[in-house]
Formats: sequence, structure tokens, C-alpha cells
Amino acid sequence: MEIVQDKWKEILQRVRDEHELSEISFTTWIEPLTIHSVEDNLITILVPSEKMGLDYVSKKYTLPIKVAIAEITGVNYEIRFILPEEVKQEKAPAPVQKNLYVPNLNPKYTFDTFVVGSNNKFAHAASLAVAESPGEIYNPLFLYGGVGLGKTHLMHSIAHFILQKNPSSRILYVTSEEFTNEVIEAIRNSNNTAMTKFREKYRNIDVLLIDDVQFIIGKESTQEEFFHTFNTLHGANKQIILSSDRPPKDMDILEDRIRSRFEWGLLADIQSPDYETRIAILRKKQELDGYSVSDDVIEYIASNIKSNIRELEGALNKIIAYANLEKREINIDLAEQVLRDIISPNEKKVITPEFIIDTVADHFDITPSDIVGSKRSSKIVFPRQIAMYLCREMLDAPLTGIGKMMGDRDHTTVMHGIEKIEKEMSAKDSVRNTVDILKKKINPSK
Ligand SMILES: Nc1ncnc2c1ncn2[C@@H]1O[C@H](COP(=O)(O)OP(=O)(O)OP(=O)(O)O)[C@@H](O)[C@H]1O
Repeated sequence: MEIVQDKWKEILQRVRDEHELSEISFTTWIEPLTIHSVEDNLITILVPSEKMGLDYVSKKYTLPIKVAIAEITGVNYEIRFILPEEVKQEKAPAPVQKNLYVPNLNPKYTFDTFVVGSNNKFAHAASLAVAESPGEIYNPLFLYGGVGLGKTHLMHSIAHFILQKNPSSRILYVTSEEFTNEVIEAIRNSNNTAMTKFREKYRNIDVLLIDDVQFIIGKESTQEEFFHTFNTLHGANKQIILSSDRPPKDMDILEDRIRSRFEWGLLADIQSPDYETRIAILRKKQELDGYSVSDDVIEYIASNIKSNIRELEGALNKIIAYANLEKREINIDLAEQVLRDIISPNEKKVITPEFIIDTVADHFDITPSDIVGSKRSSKIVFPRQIAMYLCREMLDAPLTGIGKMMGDRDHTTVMHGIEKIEKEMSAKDSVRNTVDILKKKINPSK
């Protein structure tokens, strides 16, 4: 750039002399030209006038300028002309391509925040391998393990990892409930467009993640659609990742053709964490949340809550919340007091209204206080009414008792809520499906 820049005036004078330009021609067309950039063998020259000037200059003076440059610098450059507004466009950042397939992911569920222990080492390694080479090695990846052991966390980590490396990847993460409800809606609309849209959505992607796939068991149309979606994606070397609470061989009444596909790739299980891993998870969590909790409290939680990481985290959250609310120090006394009703190792888990509320809230990604609170948005009212319905249906609780639990509501409000859900269940398969899934989450043995 420097040599051309340094000699630019001389180059322009050479054009003037060689072609005997008049003063007016020189000052109008040649003198105002400046160098915008020199890249490799190309010089871009800025024409500070309008389009017509550029057309004229490039037609008439391209060759004379090229020759003058070659004579003075000794290099045969190509040249092009550019207008000021084109420079602005060149400088403007490239419009960000909106990736229509950005999945709904929890930003906290990444490989960085995932604690690797002996219980999940294999599942973690398999997930990382798939994230590094989607569609290439283990397809599908089938993650299985008990409730709250980190399957969703690993699935989201894979999706984040792939998106970070390739932001335009088309990734779809859904729960099997969402998948089933979309199948139901597409069939219900009974026009081809709805089904075509569904198929376009699920078959034109690079990575498909379906969480809690055990819930498609027994749902014929969903299995049928899943079968074709699977075949299309797998045939095109697109990555499929599935999670379930049990291995395919234990999925009774699952069609064999689906079971065999589940088993085509790699099966990786996650076990309950051992004591050291539980401690490491709790330490990581308090560090991420910015708290400092003493070792004896962490050890107390880790030795009493053994099988479920969600409960482990929930216990720590509960202690921190109490300490904040009551302005108390986090110590072992507080931990024992707060966790008294959670830590009951020998007792069989009883289904309580609180447990139903917690499960429904978790399912809809809202908080238990939203359910018992006063908010009236449909995002909250629908889960609240479902919780009322489930308390009635599963516990046979009296309307007044349910009302009390749900933020001191009147029994007529509860009755209205329950009736509304009953009506929606008979009108919409998707609502019935959601209620079924919640019932199974609350009482897996039924
Ligand atoms: N190894 C781990 N390191 C850090 N956090 C973990 C780990 N495993 C699980 N968790 C945390 O435990 C909670 C429950 O995990 P997750 O939702 O992934 O479980 P899941 O197996 O998908 O449960 P479900 O069967 O109910 O769908 C999450 O908050 C997650 O971040």
C-alpha cells in the first residue's frame, strides 16, 4: 500500500502528462481520486462523485491509470473504482444470519458447569465426542438414567458446544411431550399443510435432541412419525440424541423397529453420583451462584441426599434461601432445620400437594410460588389449574384443602379450575398427554 500511496500524486501527474489532459479535465476527473485500499494485487480507488463520474472515469481512465501505476511502481496492479456509499456498506458488519433453529437451551447447562464423576464419566465422554463430531460417530446417542441425574444438562451442553463451533447449525431440542403434542396438532388439523410443516421442521435440521423419549411409548402416531423422522435424519448423517429414564430393552410395549433404532448408535447410562461427586457438584453450584457454604454443611447435604442431583441442588438452594430470608448464617443448625422434611432416608416417598406443585412448576419451567401466587397470566394459570386437577385426582383432596394450598383460594375457584382442565382434556389430546406425563412424573409406579 505504502509505495502506491506515496507515489499516488506522481501517478496522477503521469496520467495527466501522458494524455495531455486539460486543467479542467484533470481537476474534475483525476485529481480527486484517492486510494481506498491496496490488497494483494488489487488497488481500490475512491471516486468522490456520483455514479456517473465513476462510470466515466472507469471507462476512460482505467487503462491510463493502470499503465501509470505499473510504470512508477514496477507492479502490474488490477484496479477498481468505488463510491463513498459503497465504502460504508463494505464497512458495515455483515448482517447477522438469523438462525431460525436456535433451540431453547438453559444457558447454565454447559460442559463447563457439568461435574464429571465415576457415575457419568462414560456419558460425558460420549456426549463430548458427539458434540465434537456430530453425525459422524455415535448416531444416535442414547443417554439414560434415573430422574434428575443430568441427562438434560448433557444434552444442552452438546447443543451449546455445536452452536458455539458453528452458529448456523440447525438444532432442535424438544421434550418427547412437545414432539407428541406437535404430532397430535398436525394430525388434528387434518390438512396436509400442518403435517408438511411438521415434517419440514423436523427433517431439515442438523441435530435433533429429544428428551425423555420414554413418554412416546404406547403412542402409535407419535412412534410412526418418530420412525420416519429418525430414518430421514439418520440416512442424511444428521445427529440424533435421545434421553430416557431407562434403557431401550426395558421399554415395554415399544415397537421393535423403534427399539432397534434406539440401540443403533451408542447407549450411555448415568448412575447416581457417589459421595465425592455429590460434594463436587455442591461445591461447583455454590461457586457458580456466588455463595460460600462451609464444608460441614456441604458434607451434611451430600451424605443425606444420595440419588438425585436435582434434589441435591434443591436442598442447597433451600438452605441459601432461608438464610437470606431470615438473615441467618449458613451453618449446620440451619441446614438440619431446613432439610428436616426432605431428609427422611428410610421413609417411602409420599405424594403430597407440595410435591405435585413442585413437579408441575418444574415441568412448566415456573416456580412453585408462581403456582400458589396471584399472577393471572395464562403461562401461570394453566399450570395452576393442572396442579389443582392433579391434587384432586391423585390425592382425592377436598376442594377447600386444595384452595388453601394454592394460595388461599376459594373452593369455587378450585372447582372452576378442575372443570376447565377436564373439559380441555376431553377436547384436546395434547392436554390429556401433558396430564398423563405429569401423572407418571409424580407417581412413576402407576
Ligand atoms: N454432573 C453434574 N454436574 C453439575 N450439575 C449437574 C450434574 N448432573 C446433574 N446436574 C444438575 O442437576 C439438575 C438435574 O439435572 P437434569 O435436569 O439434567 O436431569 P435429568 O436426568 O434430565 O432429569 P429428568 O429425568 O427429570 O429429565 C440440573 O440442575 C443439572 O444442572
